[in-house]
Amino acid sequence: MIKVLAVASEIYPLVKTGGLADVVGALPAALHTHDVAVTTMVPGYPAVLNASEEWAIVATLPSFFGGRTTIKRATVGGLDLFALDAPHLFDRPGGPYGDLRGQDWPDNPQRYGALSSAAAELCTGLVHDYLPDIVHVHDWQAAMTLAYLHYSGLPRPKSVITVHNLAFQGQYPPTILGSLALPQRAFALEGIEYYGMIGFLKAGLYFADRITTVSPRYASEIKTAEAGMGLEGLLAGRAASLSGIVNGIDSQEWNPAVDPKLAANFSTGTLGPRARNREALEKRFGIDHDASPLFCLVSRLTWQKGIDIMLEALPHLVESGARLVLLGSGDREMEAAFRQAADLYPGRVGVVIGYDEALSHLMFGGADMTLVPSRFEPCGLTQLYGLRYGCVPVVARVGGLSDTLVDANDAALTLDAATGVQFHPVNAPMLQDAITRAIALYRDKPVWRAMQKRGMQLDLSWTSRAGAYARLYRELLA
Ligand SMILES: Nc1ncnc2c1ncn2[C@@H]1O[C@H](COP(=O)(O)OP(=O)(O)O[C@H]2O[C@H](CO)[C@@H](O)[C@H](O)[C@H]2O)[C@@H](O)[C@H]1O
Repeated sequence: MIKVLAVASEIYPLVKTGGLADVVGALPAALHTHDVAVTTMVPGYPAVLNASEEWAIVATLPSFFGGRTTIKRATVGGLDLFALDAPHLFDRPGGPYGDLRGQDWPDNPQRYGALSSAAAELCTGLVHDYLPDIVHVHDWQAAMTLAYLHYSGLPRPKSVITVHNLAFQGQYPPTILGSLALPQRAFALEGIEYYGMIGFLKAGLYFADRITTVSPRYASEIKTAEAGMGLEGLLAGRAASLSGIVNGIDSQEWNPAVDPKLAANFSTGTLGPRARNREALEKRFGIDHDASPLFCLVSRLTWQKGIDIMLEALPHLVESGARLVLLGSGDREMEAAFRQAADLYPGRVGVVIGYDEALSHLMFGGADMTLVPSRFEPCGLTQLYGLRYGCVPVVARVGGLSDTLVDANDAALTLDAATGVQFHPVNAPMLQDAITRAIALYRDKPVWRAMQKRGMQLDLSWTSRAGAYARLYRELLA
């Protein structure tokens, strides 16, 4: 068994704000089948510590980033976890990154510096009997682990960093260096310095033995100025160590044949019961009950996700006779705009502002199409959930959305290969065009059914995709 220490700021089902949690939560079980044992280090948020009564203290750090801290270990729902119990940093109401109003915690660099520093200590023998072969850090919140390891000067495990989203980089002014317990010399180009700031993600990308991101297309996009968000130079320089591994989905959590979150279960052989999920959606969102195509959108409401483009294309969707149900939260203005749209198009547009895991399942299980008009998308999971649930994806042709779907163009339709509708460039006219194409396909029932079934039959499970991570680990250890 290869021993991996994963480090992350979210893990499903304990703490989730987005796709990062899904991946971090699903990988350990999938990797187990490839002889890889993962222990995941996460912050001791209340939701984490309250999830078990079996926490065992494995290390005590009397004065750590301003307070008494312990590292605890437990198995929670099959996940082997280390929790960084630092009440002064993590015992707060609100979300993982901010307060109840959505304001980022001002001490986030210290909070995730602490997570990273503690993870580095676990990699260098802090806990008796525990030494990982590989440390695998996710996103900026865990990235600094690799800098702490480097400057410790101690023997260290091989390292992998996975970028789930280059837009979040963790950049802070150099004045906080002292509070991070890193040496002054770390503030250098060959270190954690990034355009005069301290860059958490940059540090991880600089020190990692291997860099992965969550699709091959995104791995190539981020080496260019257009998608590299300022890191393209560093990433292009490290191209030989950079690769893309497409995300899988948790195929137990997302199985329409047995999913308890659906009103009715179904499978490729029996798509009929989807109609009952559709009815449940119509009731829940207070929209018309009719036979017109029903689009859904489940997303963080942000610029990345092209939510403003969706708003622009909404009149076209409604005028085409279709309906939309949207579940999301995020940007306050976007939330308000969608609430207004629901008022403007009663019966045709239904909106739930908030975060609701169960409702998201029902949406993929009942709607006809799932929309993903992202400006950039490292992988994207909602199109995968759509595929699995017979909810045909209509997506921007970027990043992982490009890698995981076959557009229903003439050639793909002739070859029985189409699984969705893609559009590019990412703007409202092209989205409108894609909506029109999707509706036309929907009206051709045999073609539509075939597309639904083709998507449902794809192997999207982590079990097969985790093999790529297992190979990467083995290469590093060879
Ligand atoms: N209001 C709501 N209610 C319920 N569920 C909601 C919700 N809003 C979002 N979700 C869920 O949150 C997850 C979002 O995952 P995505 O991969 O689509 O995007 P995200 O940008 O968060 O992830 C980043 O990391 C992941 C993982 O690598 C990449 O796939 C992605 O491209 C990258 O941007 C999905 O499981 C979705 O169903």
